[in-house]
Amino acid sequence: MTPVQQKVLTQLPSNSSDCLVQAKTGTGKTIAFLLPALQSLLSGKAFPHGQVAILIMAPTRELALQIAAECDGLTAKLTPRFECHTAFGGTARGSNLNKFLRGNPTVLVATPGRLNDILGEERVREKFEDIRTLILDEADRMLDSGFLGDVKNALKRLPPKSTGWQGMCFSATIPPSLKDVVSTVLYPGYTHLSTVDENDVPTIASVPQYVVVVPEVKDIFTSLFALIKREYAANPNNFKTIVFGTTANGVALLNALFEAAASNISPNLKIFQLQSRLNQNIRTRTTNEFRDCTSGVLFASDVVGRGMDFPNVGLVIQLGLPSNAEQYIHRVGRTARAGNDGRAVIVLTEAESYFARINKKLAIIPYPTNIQAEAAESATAVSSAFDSVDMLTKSKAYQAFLGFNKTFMKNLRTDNGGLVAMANEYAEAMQCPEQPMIDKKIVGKMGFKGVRGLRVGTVERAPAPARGPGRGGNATPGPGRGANPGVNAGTGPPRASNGGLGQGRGSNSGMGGSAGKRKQENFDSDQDTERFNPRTQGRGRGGQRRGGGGRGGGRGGQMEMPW
Ligand SMILES: Nc1ncnc2c1ncn2[C@@H]1O[C@H](COP(=O)(O)OP(=O)(O)OP(=O)(O)O)[C@@H](O)[C@H]1O
Repeated sequence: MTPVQQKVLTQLPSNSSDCLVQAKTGTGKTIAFLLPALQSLLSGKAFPHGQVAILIMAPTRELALQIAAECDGLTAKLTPRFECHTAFGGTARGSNLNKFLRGNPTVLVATPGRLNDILGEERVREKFEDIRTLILDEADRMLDSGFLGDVKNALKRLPPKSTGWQGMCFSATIPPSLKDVVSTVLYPGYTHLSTVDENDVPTIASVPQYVVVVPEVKDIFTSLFALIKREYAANPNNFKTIVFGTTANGVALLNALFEAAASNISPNLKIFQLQSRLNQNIRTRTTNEFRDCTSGVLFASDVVGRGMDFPNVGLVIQLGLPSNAEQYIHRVGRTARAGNDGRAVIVLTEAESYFARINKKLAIIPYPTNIQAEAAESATAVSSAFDSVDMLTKSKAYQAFLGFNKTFMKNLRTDNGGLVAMANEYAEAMQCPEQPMIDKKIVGKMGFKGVRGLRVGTVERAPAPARGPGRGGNATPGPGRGANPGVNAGTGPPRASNGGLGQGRGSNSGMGGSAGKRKQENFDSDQDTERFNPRTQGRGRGGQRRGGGGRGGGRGGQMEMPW
Protein backbone atom coordinates (compact mmCIF):
# COMPACT_ATOMS: atom_id res chain seq x y z
CA MET A 1 0.00 0.00 0.00
CA THR A 2 1.05 3.64 -0.36
CA PRO A 3 1.29 5.58 2.92
CA VAL A 4 -2.13 7.19 2.51
CA GLN A 5 -3.74 3.82 1.76
CA GLN A 6 -2.06 2.26 4.76
CA LYS A 7 -3.16 5.15 6.97
CA VAL A 8 -6.78 5.13 5.81
CA LEU A 9 -7.19 1.36 5.91
CA THR A 10 -5.63 1.01 9.37
CA GLN A 11 -6.43 4.28 11.18
CA LEU A 12 -9.99 4.97 10.09
CA PRO A 13 -12.24 3.87 13.00
CA SER A 14 -14.23 1.88 10.45
CA ASN A 15 -14.54 1.69 6.68
CA SER A 16 -17.73 3.73 6.96
CA SER A 17 -16.27 6.55 9.07
CA ASP A 18 -16.35 10.17 7.96
CA CYS A 19 -12.89 11.46 7.11
CA LEU A 20 -10.83 14.34 5.77
CA VAL A 21 -7.63 12.96 4.20
CA GLN A 22 -4.59 14.80 2.91
CA ALA A 23 -1.75 13.17 0.97
CA LYS A 24 0.63 14.49 -1.64
CA THR A 25 -0.17 14.33 -5.31
CA GLY A 26 0.29 11.01 -7.08
CA THR A 27 0.32 8.89 -3.91
CA GLY A 28 -2.78 6.74 -4.42
CA LYS A 29 -5.67 8.69 -2.84
CA THR A 30 -8.15 7.31 -5.37
CA ILE A 31 -7.76 3.74 -4.14
CA ALA A 32 -7.53 5.09 -0.60
CA PHE A 33 -11.11 6.28 -0.83
CA LEU A 34 -12.55 3.65 -3.13
CA LEU A 35 -11.44 0.64 -1.12
CA PRO A 36 -13.06 1.51 2.25
CA ALA A 37 -16.25 2.70 0.52
CA LEU A 38 -16.52 -0.49 -1.54
CA GLN A 39 -15.56 -2.70 1.39
CA SER A 40 -18.14 -1.20 3.71
CA LEU A 41 -20.76 -1.62 0.97
CA LEU A 42 -19.80 -5.27 0.39
CA SER A 43 -19.74 -6.11 4.08
CA GLY A 44 -22.80 -4.02 5.00
CA LYS A 45 -26.48 -4.84 4.75
CA ALA A 46 -27.77 -5.96 1.38
CA PHE A 47 -28.07 -3.15 -1.07
CA PRO A 48 -31.15 -2.63 -3.26
CA HIS A 49 -30.63 -3.20 -6.99
CA GLY A 50 -30.58 -0.07 -9.14
CA GLN A 51 -29.75 2.29 -6.29
CA VAL A 52 -26.63 4.49 -6.17
CA ALA A 53 -24.63 3.43 -3.13
CA ILE A 54 -21.47 5.44 -3.64
CA LEU A 55 -21.53 8.95 -5.12
CA ILE A 56 -18.18 10.54 -5.98
CA MET A 57 -17.92 14.20 -7.01
CA ALA A 58 -14.91 15.46 -8.97
CA PRO A 59 -14.15 18.90 -10.47
CA THR A 60 -13.58 17.86 -14.07
CA ARG A 61 -14.94 15.42 -16.62
CA GLU A 62 -11.60 13.80 -17.31
CA LEU A 63 -11.04 13.13 -13.62
CA ALA A 64 -14.54 11.66 -13.31
CA LEU A 65 -13.76 9.23 -16.13
CA GLN A 66 -10.40 8.35 -14.55
CA ILE A 67 -11.94 7.60 -11.14
CA ALA A 68 -14.62 5.46 -12.80
CA ALA A 69 -11.94 3.51 -14.66
CA GLU A 70 -10.05 2.96 -11.40
CA CYS A 71 -13.28 1.76 -9.76
CA ASP A 72 -13.87 -0.66 -12.64
CA GLY A 73 -10.34 -1.98 -12.16
CA LEU A 74 -10.91 -2.56 -8.46
CA THR A 75 -14.27 -4.30 -8.88
CA ALA A 76 -13.40 -6.32 -11.99
CA LYS A 77 -13.47 -9.63 -10.10
CA LEU A 78 -16.67 -9.02 -8.15
CA THR A 79 -19.80 -11.01 -8.76
CA PRO A 80 -22.44 -9.81 -9.23
CA ARG A 81 -20.98 -7.23 -11.55
CA PHE A 82 -20.55 -3.73 -10.22
CA GLU A 83 -21.63 -0.91 -12.49
CA CYS A 84 -19.82 2.39 -12.19
CA HIS A 85 -21.50 5.20 -14.11
CA THR A 86 -20.39 8.77 -14.79
CA ALA A 87 -22.36 11.99 -15.14
CA PHE A 88 -20.73 15.02 -16.70
CA GLY A 89 -21.39 17.60 -19.39
CA GLY A 90 -20.48 17.45 -23.02
CA THR A 91 -22.21 14.16 -23.80
CA ALA A 92 -25.74 13.35 -24.99
CA ARG A 93 -28.13 13.73 -22.08
CA GLY A 94 -31.13 11.70 -23.04
CA SER A 95 -29.59 8.36 -24.01
CA ASN A 96 -27.07 8.46 -21.19
CA LEU A 97 -29.74 9.28 -18.64
CA ASN A 98 -31.79 6.35 -19.88
CA LYS A 99 -28.79 4.02 -19.48
CA PHE A 100 -28.39 5.29 -15.93
CA LEU A 101 -32.08 4.83 -15.12
CA ARG A 102 -32.25 1.40 -16.71
CA GLY A 103 -28.91 0.28 -15.31
CA ASN A 104 -27.66 -0.71 -11.90
CA PRO A 105 -25.37 2.28 -11.11
CA THR A 106 -24.03 1.16 -7.72
CA VAL A 107 -21.31 3.80 -8.10
CA LEU A 108 -21.75 7.20 -9.77
CA VAL A 109 -18.85 9.58 -10.46
CA ALA A 110 -20.11 13.05 -11.38
CA THR A 111 -19.15 16.67 -11.86
CA PRO A 112 -21.36 18.96 -9.73
CA GLY A 113 -22.88 20.97 -12.55
CA ARG A 114 -24.18 17.89 -14.28
CA LEU A 115 -25.16 16.12 -11.06
CA ASN A 116 -27.43 19.04 -10.29
CA ASP A 117 -28.90 18.81 -13.76
CA ILE A 118 -30.00 15.19 -13.40
CA LEU A 119 -31.03 15.49 -9.74
CA GLY A 120 -33.63 17.94 -10.97
CA GLU A 121 -35.64 14.86 -11.94
CA GLU A 122 -37.62 12.90 -9.38
CA ARG A 123 -36.92 9.58 -11.12
CA VAL A 124 -33.20 10.26 -10.66
CA ARG A 125 -33.48 11.33 -7.05
CA GLU A 126 -35.31 8.08 -6.32
CA LYS A 127 -32.10 6.21 -7.16
CA PHE A 128 -30.22 7.93 -4.33
CA GLU A 129 -32.64 7.08 -1.53
CA ASP A 130 -30.29 4.58 0.04
CA ILE A 131 -26.95 6.30 -0.57
CA ARG A 132 -24.18 4.96 1.68
CA THR A 133 -21.10 7.09 0.87
CA LEU A 134 -20.49 10.53 -0.61
CA ILE A 135 -16.90 11.28 -1.62
CA LEU A 136 -15.41 14.63 -2.65
CA ASP A 137 -12.16 14.12 -4.53
CA GLU A 138 -10.08 17.33 -4.76
CA ALA A 139 -12.24 18.40 -1.82
CA ASP A 140 -10.73 21.87 -1.42
CA ARG A 141 -11.60 22.61 -5.05
CA MET A 142 -15.07 21.11 -4.68
CA LEU A 143 -15.82 23.27 -1.66
CA ASP A 144 -14.36 26.53 -2.88
CA SER A 145 -16.51 29.35 -4.19
CA GLY A 146 -16.49 27.93 -7.73
CA PHE A 147 -18.26 24.71 -6.83
CA LEU A 148 -19.69 25.12 -3.32
CA GLY A 149 -23.05 26.30 -4.60
CA ASP A 150 -23.44 23.34 -6.92
CA VAL A 151 -22.32 20.90 -4.25
CA LYS A 152 -24.78 22.35 -1.74
CA ASN A 153 -27.60 22.27 -4.29
CA ALA A 154 -26.88 18.64 -5.01
CA LEU A 155 -26.86 17.81 -1.31
CA LYS A 156 -30.26 19.44 -0.93
CA ARG A 157 -31.60 16.91 -3.41
CA LEU A 158 -30.04 13.92 -1.68
CA PRO A 159 -31.19 12.26 1.55
CA PRO A 160 -30.12 14.41 4.53
CA LYS A 161 -26.84 13.66 6.31
CA SER A 162 -28.98 12.54 9.27
CA THR A 163 -29.87 9.41 7.30
CA GLY A 164 -26.33 8.33 8.08
CA TRP A 165 -24.42 8.31 4.85
CA GLN A 166 -20.64 8.41 5.11
CA GLY A 167 -18.76 11.52 3.94
CA MET A 168 -15.14 11.36 2.70
CA CYS A 169 -13.05 14.36 1.58
CA PHE A 170 -9.65 13.86 -0.06
CA SER A 171 -7.03 16.25 -1.47
CA ALA A 172 -3.34 16.98 -1.65
CA THR A 173 -4.05 20.50 -0.40
CA ILE A 174 -6.21 21.34 2.62
CA PRO A 175 -6.24 25.14 3.02
CA PRO A 176 -7.37 26.32 6.49
CA SER A 177 -10.57 27.74 4.97
CA LEU A 178 -11.67 24.21 4.06
CA LYS A 179 -12.40 23.39 7.70
CA ASP A 180 -15.16 26.03 7.64
CA VAL A 181 -17.11 24.31 4.89
CA VAL A 182 -16.21 20.66 5.24
CA SER A 183 -19.15 20.27 7.63
CA THR A 184 -21.26 20.41 4.49
CA VAL A 185 -20.29 16.78 3.98
CA LEU A 186 -18.70 15.47 7.20
CA TYR A 187 -19.99 14.81 10.72
CA PRO A 188 -18.35 17.06 13.37
CA GLY A 189 -16.37 14.14 14.79
CA TYR A 190 -14.77 13.20 11.44
CA THR A 191 -11.33 11.63 11.38
CA HIS A 192 -8.56 13.83 9.94
CA LEU A 193 -5.67 11.86 8.45
CA SER A 194 -2.63 13.31 6.73
CA THR A 195 0.63 11.98 5.35
CA VAL A 196 1.94 15.56 4.87
CA ASP A 197 3.91 16.97 7.82
CA GLU A 198 3.02 20.55 8.77
CA ASN A 199 6.49 21.86 7.91
CA ASP A 200 6.89 19.65 4.85
CA VAL A 201 6.98 21.08 1.33
CA PRO A 202 3.48 20.41 -0.06
CA THR A 203 4.87 19.17 -3.35
CA ILE A 204 6.74 15.94 -3.92
CA ALA A 205 10.16 16.59 -2.32
CA SER A 206 12.03 14.82 -5.12
CA VAL A 207 10.71 17.26 -7.75
CA PRO A 208 13.10 20.16 -8.38
CA GLN A 209 11.01 23.24 -9.11
CA TYR A 210 12.53 25.99 -11.23
CA VAL A 211 11.46 29.45 -12.33
CA VAL A 212 12.40 31.12 -15.60
CA VAL A 213 11.87 34.87 -15.35
CA VAL A 214 11.23 36.39 -18.75
CA PRO A 215 12.23 40.05 -19.09
CA GLU A 216 9.05 41.15 -20.89
CA VAL A 217 5.74 39.80 -22.12
CA LYS A 218 6.97 39.91 -25.69
CA ASP A 219 9.62 37.27 -24.83
CA ILE A 220 7.33 34.61 -23.42
CA PHE A 221 6.86 32.55 -26.57
CA THR A 222 10.51 32.46 -27.59
CA SER A 223 11.48 31.67 -23.98
CA LEU A 224 8.94 28.83 -23.80
CA PHE A 225 10.15 27.49 -27.14
CA ALA A 226 13.80 27.66 -26.05
CA LEU A 227 12.98 25.94 -22.73
CA ILE A 228 11.10 23.08 -24.42
CA LYS A 229 13.86 22.71 -26.99
CA ARG A 230 16.54 22.57 -24.30
CA GLU A 231 14.62 20.10 -22.15
CA TYR A 232 13.86 17.92 -25.18
CA ALA A 233 17.54 17.87 -26.17
CA ALA A 234 18.41 16.66 -22.67
CA ASN A 235 15.87 13.83 -22.81
CA PRO A 236 14.79 13.10 -26.41
CA ASN A 237 13.68 9.51 -25.94
CA ASN A 238 10.86 9.73 -23.43
CA PHE A 239 10.06 13.43 -23.40
CA LYS A 240 6.56 13.44 -21.95
CA THR A 241 5.69 16.96 -20.90
CA ILE A 242 2.64 18.96 -19.86
CA VAL A 243 2.63 22.71 -20.47
CA PHE A 244 -0.10 24.52 -18.52
CA GLY A 245 -1.50 27.77 -19.89
CA THR A 246 -3.71 30.13 -17.92
CA THR A 247 -6.85 29.97 -20.08
CA ALA A 248 -8.49 27.72 -22.65
CA ASN A 249 -7.90 30.19 -25.46
CA GLY A 250 -4.34 30.76 -24.35
CA VAL A 251 -3.79 27.00 -24.56
CA ALA A 252 -5.38 26.86 -28.01
CA LEU A 253 -2.86 29.47 -29.13
CA LEU A 254 0.11 27.55 -27.70
CA ASN A 255 -1.13 24.38 -29.38
CA ALA A 256 -1.44 26.15 -32.76
CA LEU A 257 1.99 27.74 -32.36
CA PHE A 258 3.76 24.51 -31.46
CA GLU A 259 1.95 22.44 -34.07
CA ALA A 260 3.68 24.78 -36.51
CA ALA A 261 6.97 25.17 -34.62
CA ALA A 262 7.57 21.66 -33.19
CA SER A 263 9.47 20.48 -36.27
CA ASN A 264 12.21 22.95 -35.27
CA ILE A 265 12.60 20.89 -32.09
CA SER A 266 12.08 17.42 -33.53
CA PRO A 267 10.33 16.17 -36.67
CA ASN A 268 8.37 13.57 -34.71
CA LEU A 269 7.49 15.53 -31.56
CA LYS A 270 3.77 14.91 -31.00
CA ILE A 271 1.67 17.85 -29.85
CA PHE A 272 -1.59 17.47 -27.89
CA GLN A 273 -4.02 19.93 -26.40
CA LEU A 274 -6.68 19.68 -23.70
CA GLN A 275 -8.90 22.60 -22.77
CA SER A 276 -12.56 23.20 -22.10
CA ARG A 277 -13.44 24.57 -25.52
CA LEU A 278 -12.73 21.29 -27.28
CA ASN A 279 -15.66 18.95 -27.64
CA GLN A 280 -15.85 16.11 -25.15
CA ASN A 281 -15.10 13.34 -27.61
CA ILE A 282 -11.82 15.00 -28.58
CA ARG A 283 -11.01 15.68 -24.91
CA THR A 284 -11.59 12.03 -23.99
CA ARG A 285 -9.69 10.72 -26.97
CA THR A 286 -6.75 13.07 -26.40
CA THR A 287 -6.68 12.14 -22.70
CA ASN A 288 -6.35 8.46 -23.63
CA GLU A 289 -3.77 9.15 -26.35
CA PHE A 290 -1.58 11.26 -24.10
CA ARG A 291 -1.94 8.73 -21.27
CA ASP A 292 -0.66 6.02 -23.62
CA CYS A 293 2.10 7.94 -25.38
CA THR A 294 5.75 7.60 -24.41
CA SER A 295 6.66 11.08 -25.61
CA GLY A 296 4.85 14.24 -26.58
CA VAL A 297 3.92 17.68 -25.33
CA LEU A 298 0.42 18.29 -23.97
CA PHE A 299 -0.65 21.92 -23.87
CA ALA A 300 -3.35 22.03 -21.23
CA SER A 301 -5.57 24.26 -19.19
CA ASP A 302 -6.68 23.31 -15.69
CA VAL A 303 -9.12 20.71 -16.98
CA VAL A 304 -6.20 18.39 -16.23
CA GLY A 305 -4.59 20.48 -13.50
CA ARG A 306 -5.83 18.26 -10.68
CA GLY A 307 -6.04 14.54 -10.16
CA MET A 308 -5.20 13.45 -13.68
CA ASP A 309 -2.87 10.49 -13.73
CA PHE A 310 -0.75 10.45 -16.89
CA PRO A 311 2.02 7.86 -16.37
CA ASN A 312 5.65 8.89 -16.87
CA VAL A 313 5.21 12.63 -17.28
CA GLY A 314 8.76 13.78 -16.63
CA LEU A 315 8.29 17.54 -16.87
CA VAL A 316 5.56 20.05 -16.02
CA ILE A 317 5.91 23.57 -17.34
CA GLN A 318 3.56 26.39 -16.29
CA LEU A 319 3.37 29.51 -18.45
CA GLY A 320 2.03 32.48 -16.51
CA LEU A 321 0.42 32.72 -13.10
CA PRO A 322 -1.49 29.80 -11.57
CA SER A 323 -4.80 30.88 -9.99
CA ASN A 324 -3.29 30.21 -6.55
CA ALA A 325 -0.54 28.24 -4.79
CA GLU A 326 -2.78 25.17 -4.47
CA GLN A 327 -3.34 25.10 -8.21
CA TYR A 328 0.43 25.38 -8.71
CA ILE A 329 1.00 22.39 -6.41
CA HIS A 330 -1.61 20.26 -8.16
CA ARG A 331 -0.19 21.09 -11.59
CA VAL A 332 3.34 20.13 -10.46
CA GLY A 333 1.73 16.93 -9.14
CA ARG A 334 1.07 15.74 -12.69
CA THR A 335 4.70 14.59 -12.64
CA ALA A 336 6.61 12.37 -10.17
CA ARG A 337 3.60 10.12 -9.57
CA ALA A 338 3.66 6.73 -7.86
CA GLY A 339 7.22 7.31 -6.73
CA ASN A 340 8.65 8.34 -10.12
CA ASP A 341 10.97 11.29 -10.69
CA GLY A 342 9.94 14.56 -12.26
CA ARG A 343 10.84 18.21 -12.82
CA ALA A 344 8.81 21.39 -12.82
CA VAL A 345 9.46 24.81 -14.38
CA ILE A 346 7.28 27.89 -14.15
CA VAL A 347 7.80 30.63 -16.75
CA LEU A 348 6.90 34.08 -15.43
CA THR A 349 7.42 37.62 -16.62
CA GLU A 350 9.24 40.04 -14.35
CA ALA A 351 5.86 41.39 -13.21
CA GLU A 352 4.60 37.87 -12.39
CA SER A 353 7.76 36.76 -10.63
CA TYR A 354 6.33 37.82 -7.25
CA PHE A 355 4.58 34.42 -7.23
CA ALA A 356 7.84 32.54 -6.58
CA ARG A 357 8.95 35.13 -4.05
CA ILE A 358 5.80 35.10 -1.90
CA ASN A 359 5.44 31.32 -1.93
CA LYS A 360 8.68 30.48 -0.14
CA LYS A 361 7.25 27.14 1.04
CA LEU A 362 7.23 25.92 -2.55
CA ALA A 363 11.03 26.02 -2.68
CA ILE A 364 11.17 27.30 -6.27
CA ILE A 365 14.72 28.06 -7.45
CA PRO A 366 16.06 29.77 -10.59
CA TYR A 367 16.32 27.56 -13.67
CA PRO A 368 19.97 26.47 -13.88
CA THR A 369 20.54 28.01 -17.32
CA ASN A 370 19.81 31.49 -18.58
CA ILE A 371 17.83 30.69 -21.70
CA GLN A 372 17.42 34.24 -22.98
CA ALA A 373 20.22 33.79 -25.54
CA GLU A 374 18.56 30.63 -26.82
CA ALA A 375 15.23 32.48 -26.79
CA ALA A 376 16.68 35.18 -29.02
CA GLU A 377 17.95 32.49 -31.39
CA SER A 378 14.43 31.02 -31.52
CA ALA A 379 12.84 34.28 -32.66
CA THR A 380 12.83 33.37 -36.37
CA ALA A 381 11.35 29.90 -35.82
CA VAL A 382 8.66 31.29 -33.53
CA SER A 383 7.70 34.24 -35.69
CA SER A 384 7.43 32.14 -38.84
CA ALA A 385 5.34 29.59 -36.92
CA PHE A 386 3.03 32.40 -35.81
CA ASP A 387 2.50 33.32 -39.46
CA SER A 388 0.51 30.10 -39.81
CA VAL A 389 -1.64 30.69 -36.70
CA ASP A 390 -5.02 32.13 -37.65
CA MET A 391 -6.06 35.58 -36.49
CA LEU A 392 -9.19 34.32 -34.67
CA THR A 393 -7.06 32.11 -32.43
CA LYS A 394 -4.76 35.06 -31.71
CA SER A 395 -7.67 37.40 -31.09
CA LYS A 396 -9.28 35.01 -28.58
CA ALA A 397 -5.96 34.49 -26.82
CA TYR A 398 -5.49 38.27 -26.64
CA GLN A 399 -8.87 38.77 -25.00
CA ALA A 400 -8.29 35.81 -22.68
CA PHE A 401 -4.94 37.35 -21.67
CA LEU A 402 -6.71 40.57 -20.69
CA GLY A 403 -9.56 38.80 -18.91
CA PHE A 404 -7.32 36.48 -16.91
CA ASN A 405 -4.63 38.98 -15.93
CA LYS A 406 -7.22 41.57 -14.93
CA THR A 407 -7.87 39.46 -11.84
CA PHE A 408 -4.19 39.86 -10.85
CA MET A 409 -3.77 43.58 -11.58
CA LYS A 410 -2.98 44.42 -7.97
CA ASN A 411 -0.35 41.70 -7.69
CA LEU A 412 1.09 42.75 -11.05
CA ARG A 413 1.24 46.32 -9.68
CA THR A 414 -0.37 47.73 -12.76
CA ASP A 415 -3.59 49.42 -13.82
CA ASN A 416 -5.94 49.07 -16.76
CA GLY A 417 -3.64 51.06 -19.02
CA GLY A 418 -0.62 49.01 -17.98
CA LEU A 419 -2.50 45.78 -18.49
CA VAL A 420 -3.59 46.82 -21.98
CA ALA A 421 0.01 47.68 -22.76
CA MET A 422 1.05 44.17 -21.62
CA ALA A 423 -1.68 42.63 -23.77
CA ASN A 424 -0.51 44.66 -26.76
CA GLU A 425 3.01 43.34 -26.19
CA TYR A 426 1.48 39.87 -26.12
CA ALA A 427 -0.24 40.63 -29.44
CA GLU A 428 3.03 41.87 -30.91
CA ALA A 429 4.74 38.65 -29.77
CA MET A 430 2.02 36.73 -31.63
CA GLN A 431 3.06 38.64 -34.75
CA CYS A 432 -0.30 40.46 -34.92
CA PRO A 433 0.05 43.34 -37.39
CA GLU A 434 -1.93 45.44 -34.87
CA GLN A 435 -3.69 44.65 -31.63
CA PRO A 436 -6.80 42.55 -32.25
CA MET A 437 -10.13 44.31 -32.15
CA ILE A 438 -12.25 43.85 -29.04
CA ASP A 439 -16.03 43.92 -29.10
CA LYS A 440 -17.24 47.03 -27.34
CA LYS A 441 -19.63 45.01 -25.17
CA ILE A 442 -16.72 42.93 -23.90
CA VAL A 443 -14.65 46.05 -23.28
CA GLY A 444 -17.49 47.27 -21.11
CA LYS A 445 -17.81 43.93 -19.27
CA MET A 446 -14.06 43.86 -18.64
CA GLY A 447 -14.14 47.40 -17.27
CA PHE A 448 -11.78 48.76 -19.92
CA LYS A 449 -14.13 51.44 -21.30
CA GLY A 450 -12.07 54.45 -22.41
CA VAL A 451 -8.72 52.75 -21.74
CA ARG A 452 -6.11 53.83 -24.29
CA GLY A 453 -4.43 51.27 -26.50
CA LEU A 454 -7.45 49.10 -27.28
CA ARG A 455 -9.00 48.71 -30.75
CA VAL A 456 -12.70 48.73 -29.93
CA GLY A 457 -15.39 47.83 -32.44
CA THR A 458 -18.03 45.30 -33.38
CA VAL A 459 -16.31 42.00 -33.86
CA GLU A 460 -18.06 39.66 -36.31
CA ARG A 461 -18.52 36.43 -34.41
CA ALA A 462 -16.84 33.82 -36.58
CA PRO A 463 -18.34 30.35 -36.24
CA ALA A 464 -16.49 28.25 -33.68
CA PRO A 465 -13.68 26.61 -35.69
CA ALA A 466 -14.24 22.91 -36.24
CA ARG A 467 -11.77 21.09 -34.02
CA GLY A 468 -10.52 18.72 -36.63
CA PRO A 469 -7.47 16.53 -36.27
CA GLY A 470 -4.34 18.57 -35.69
CA ARG A 471 -0.67 17.59 -35.81
CA GLY A 472 0.11 14.35 -34.07
CA GLY A 473 -1.90 14.16 -30.89
CA ASN A 474 -5.20 15.37 -32.17
CA ALA A 475 -5.12 13.29 -35.30
CA THR A 476 -8.09 11.01 -35.59
CA PRO A 477 -6.93 7.69 -34.23
CA GLY A 478 -7.79 4.37 -35.71
CA PRO A 479 -10.36 2.19 -33.93
CA GLY A 480 -8.23 2.68 -30.90
CA ARG A 481 -8.70 3.64 -27.32
CA GLY A 482 -10.80 6.71 -27.39
CA ALA A 483 -13.46 5.04 -29.47
CA ASN A 484 -13.75 1.92 -27.33
CA PRO A 485 -17.04 1.39 -25.53
CA GLY A 486 -16.78 1.90 -21.80
CA VAL A 487 -15.96 -1.66 -20.98
CA ASN A 488 -12.70 -1.95 -19.15
CA ALA A 489 -10.58 -4.49 -20.95
CA GLY A 490 -9.11 -5.43 -17.62
CA THR A 491 -5.67 -5.47 -19.22
CA GLY A 492 -3.18 -2.83 -18.21
CA PRO A 493 -4.15 0.35 -16.42
CA PRO A 494 -7.87 1.03 -16.38
CA ARG A 495 -8.85 2.95 -19.43
CA ALA A 496 -11.05 5.97 -19.30
CA SER A 497 -13.80 5.70 -21.81
CA ASN A 498 -16.06 8.39 -23.04
CA GLY A 499 -19.35 8.79 -21.25
CA GLY A 500 -22.54 7.16 -22.43
CA LEU A 501 -21.20 3.91 -23.68
CA GLY A 502 -21.87 0.32 -22.86
CA GLN A 503 -23.54 -1.45 -19.99
CA GLY A 504 -22.05 -3.56 -17.29
CA ARG A 505 -18.44 -3.15 -16.32
CA GLY A 506 -17.23 0.31 -16.84
CA SER A 507 -20.55 1.26 -18.32
CA ASN A 508 -20.16 4.95 -17.92
CA SER A 509 -23.50 6.48 -18.55
CA GLY A 510 -21.83 9.85 -19.04
CA MET A 511 -25.06 11.68 -18.49
CA GLY A 512 -25.63 15.32 -18.33
CA GLY A 513 -26.48 17.92 -20.89
CA SER A 514 -24.04 19.25 -23.41
CA ALA A 515 -22.30 22.38 -22.36
CA GLY A 516 -24.96 24.95 -21.88
CA LYS A 517 -24.13 28.63 -21.90
CA ARG A 518 -21.03 28.61 -19.81
CA LYS A 519 -21.22 31.22 -17.08
CA GLN A 520 -17.88 33.04 -17.31
CA GLU A 521 -17.20 34.62 -13.93
CA ASN A 522 -13.79 36.26 -14.01
CA PHE A 523 -11.67 34.19 -16.36
CA ASP A 524 -11.80 30.87 -18.07
CA SER A 525 -11.01 28.48 -15.25
CA ASP A 526 -11.59 25.57 -17.57
CA GLN A 527 -13.05 23.22 -15.09
CA ASP A 528 -16.41 21.77 -15.83
CA THR A 529 -18.05 24.65 -14.08
CA GLU A 530 -21.10 25.18 -16.21
CA ARG A 531 -23.77 26.29 -13.86
CA PHE A 532 -26.88 24.13 -14.32
CA ASN A 533 -29.12 26.52 -16.14
CA PRO A 534 -32.66 25.19 -16.73
CA ARG A 535 -33.22 27.80 -19.41
CA THR A 536 -30.55 26.44 -21.66
CA GLN A 537 -30.44 22.75 -20.98
CA GLY A 538 -32.86 19.97 -21.69
CA ARG A 539 -35.15 19.09 -18.84
CA GLY A 540 -37.67 16.43 -18.16
CA ARG A 541 -37.98 12.90 -19.39
CA GLY A 542 -34.82 12.40 -21.40
CA GLY A 543 -35.56 15.63 -23.18
CA GLN A 544 -32.86 16.83 -25.42
CA ARG A 545 -31.28 20.12 -24.62
CA ARG A 546 -32.92 23.27 -25.80
CA GLY A 547 -30.75 26.31 -26.05
CA GLY A 548 -27.23 27.15 -27.00
CA GLY A 549 -24.71 24.93 -28.65
CA GLY A 550 -21.50 23.58 -27.25
CA ARG A 551 -18.78 25.61 -25.66
CA GLY A 552 -17.04 28.28 -27.55
CA GLY A 553 -19.71 28.41 -30.19
CA GLY A 554 -21.18 31.54 -28.70
CA ARG A 555 -24.46 30.30 -30.11
CA GLY A 556 -27.82 30.73 -28.45
CA GLY A 557 -27.52 34.49 -28.61
CA GLN A 558 -26.20 35.07 -25.11
CA MET A 559 -22.92 37.01 -25.15
CA GLU A 560 -20.27 34.58 -24.01
CA MET A 561 -17.11 36.14 -22.63
CA PRO A 562 -14.53 34.94 -25.18
CA TRP A 563 -11.78 33.90 -22.85
N1 LIG B 1 -0.46 0.79 -3.82
C1 LIG B 1 0.00 1.26 -4.99
N2 LIG B 1 1.17 0.83 -5.52
C2 LIG B 1 1.62 1.30 -6.68
N3 LIG B 1 0.99 2.25 -7.43
C3 LIG B 1 -0.17 2.71 -6.94
C4 LIG B 1 -0.73 2.27 -5.71
N4 LIG B 1 -1.89 2.93 -5.50
C5 LIG B 1 -2.06 3.76 -6.56
N5 LIG B 1 -1.04 3.63 -7.42
C6 LIG B 1 -0.84 4.36 -8.68
O1 LIG B 1 -0.36 5.66 -8.35
C7 LIG B 1 -0.79 6.61 -9.33
C8 LIG B 1 -1.40 7.80 -8.64
O2 LIG B 1 -2.58 7.40 -7.97
P1 LIG B 1 -3.77 8.47 -7.77
O3 LIG B 1 -4.11 9.08 -9.09
O4 LIG B 1 -4.84 7.84 -6.98
O5 LIG B 1 -3.00 9.58 -6.91
P2 LIG B 1 -3.61 10.79 -6.10
O6 LIG B 1 -3.00 10.79 -4.76
O7 LIG B 1 -5.10 10.75 -6.19
O8 LIG B 1 -3.05 12.01 -6.96
P3 LIG B 1 -3.67 13.49 -7.10
O9 LIG B 1 -3.43 14.19 -5.79
O10 LIG B 1 -2.92 14.07 -8.22
O11 LIG B 1 -5.12 13.29 -7.38
C9 LIG B 1 -1.80 5.87 -10.21
O12 LIG B 1 -1.16 5.48 -11.41
C10 LIG B 1 -2.15 4.63 -9.41
O13 LIG B 1 -2.51 3.54 -10.25
